[in-house]
Amino acid sequence: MATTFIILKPDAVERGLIGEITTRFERRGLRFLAFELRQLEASLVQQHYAEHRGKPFYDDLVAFLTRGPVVVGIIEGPAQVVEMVRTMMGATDSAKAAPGTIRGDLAMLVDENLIHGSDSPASAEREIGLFFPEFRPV
Ligand SMILES: Nc1ncnc2c1ncn2[C@@H]1O[C@H](COP(=O)(O)OP(=O)(O)OP(=O)(O)O)[C@@H](O)[C@H]1O
Repeated sequence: MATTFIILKPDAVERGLIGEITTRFERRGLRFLAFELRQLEASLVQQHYAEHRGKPFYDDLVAFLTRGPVVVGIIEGPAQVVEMVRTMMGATDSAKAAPGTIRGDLAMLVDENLIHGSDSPASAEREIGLFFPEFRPV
């Protein structure tokens, strides 16, 4: 078994899509090991998105992620769980995301794209450590 990390971004919470999105993962057979509604500090979001510092959308991205509560979660699944969750999310630019994916069915913008999911096992480990420093696999 392996784990990955997700954020349901403020647009998902504002639009009442927490249930819709989490149900998709649970129906697929994936399991939440952690799940928490949280107001993020800008400093934590900046650390999380450090790779994008300096890009034109960076400040807007940090403002967006802190404009209201998000859900942070840890998902457990088979060895490929990181890739499974990314596939279920769809393309970053929701307008290009395939139907059947979360973004392809529920969003249409690149910035308000509902969900973050770790892009590799190494990112998942880093992000779980950042958002859930106390977490130990059960
Ligand atoms: N060109 C852009 N304009 C506005 N926002 C963007 C743009 N590119 C990326 N973003 C925002 O930055 C986030 C991180 O970009 P990244 O390339 O890591 O995409 P991602 O891995 O699909 O998304 P995330 O990291 O949120 O899971 C995107 O989810 C999106 O919200």
